[in-house]
Amino acid sequence: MADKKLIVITGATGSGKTSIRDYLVEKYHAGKIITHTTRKPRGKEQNNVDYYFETDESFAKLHLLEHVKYVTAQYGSSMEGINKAFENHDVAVIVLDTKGAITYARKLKDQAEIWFIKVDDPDTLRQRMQKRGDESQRIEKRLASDEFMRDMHLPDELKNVATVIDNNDWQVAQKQVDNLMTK
Ligand SMILES: Nc1ncnc2c1ncn2[C@@H]1O[C@H](COP(=O)(O)OP(=O)(O)OP(=O)(O)O)[C@@H](O)[C@H]1O
Ligand SMILES: Nc1nc2c(ncn2[C@@H]2O[C@H](COP(=O)(O)O)[C@@H](O)[C@H]2O)c(=O)[nH]1
Repeated sequence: MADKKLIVITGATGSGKTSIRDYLVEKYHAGKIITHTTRKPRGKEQNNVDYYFETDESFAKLHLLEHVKYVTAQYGSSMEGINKAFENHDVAVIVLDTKGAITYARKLKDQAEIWFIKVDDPDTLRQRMQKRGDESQRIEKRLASDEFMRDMHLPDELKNVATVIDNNDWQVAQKQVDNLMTK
């Protein structure tokens, strides 16, 4: 992995982590790291494309680099997933909650470049999740969760490590991403 770059995208639910990940994949041909979850697919999400969708039983058998409980479901990522993305790419990208990002910063040190996606207003996030088609009960449960409160702010452990990307406005965020990718 020495000559490779791993970008870890973190931040609150609805902040645009997946959108920025997809932009990196489309424009910069980054390798997408697929993670595992026990939650049900949302909208048009597909198994093996958006996530590896697991049962509690299959999740328990995985060999994971890190795993978390986020509100009602489990999520986890593996070294195999990272290596698979690096097979054909020099840059790979993973989307994690802030707890996972802290684990990556600790375990992978300078090998992981952490980007924290910032959106200031919870109501903006609510509207984005509504537009995405999330069920309203699920949105409210997420917005009331400890995980949501935690992920709204850059954690102390990442303060000297992460690059903050302002995604209150897509054009502004896109420009910052372009600058980071061409520096
Ligand atoms: N700057 C933006 N302005 C308006 N809408 C945006 C912006 N960025 C992303 N979106 C939209 O907001 C919704 C949530 O974005 P996205 O799914 O990328 O967030 P996320 O951080 O990955 O969320 P989650 O953690 O819940 O999976 C999507 O419908 C996306 O198209
Ligand atoms: N620590 C980890 N966090 C992960 C992983 N895969 C996704 N996530 C994060 O979970 C929440 C909820 O995701 P959603 O798709 O249900 O909206 C979000 O913050 C993701 O970034 C993982 O493997 N490890």
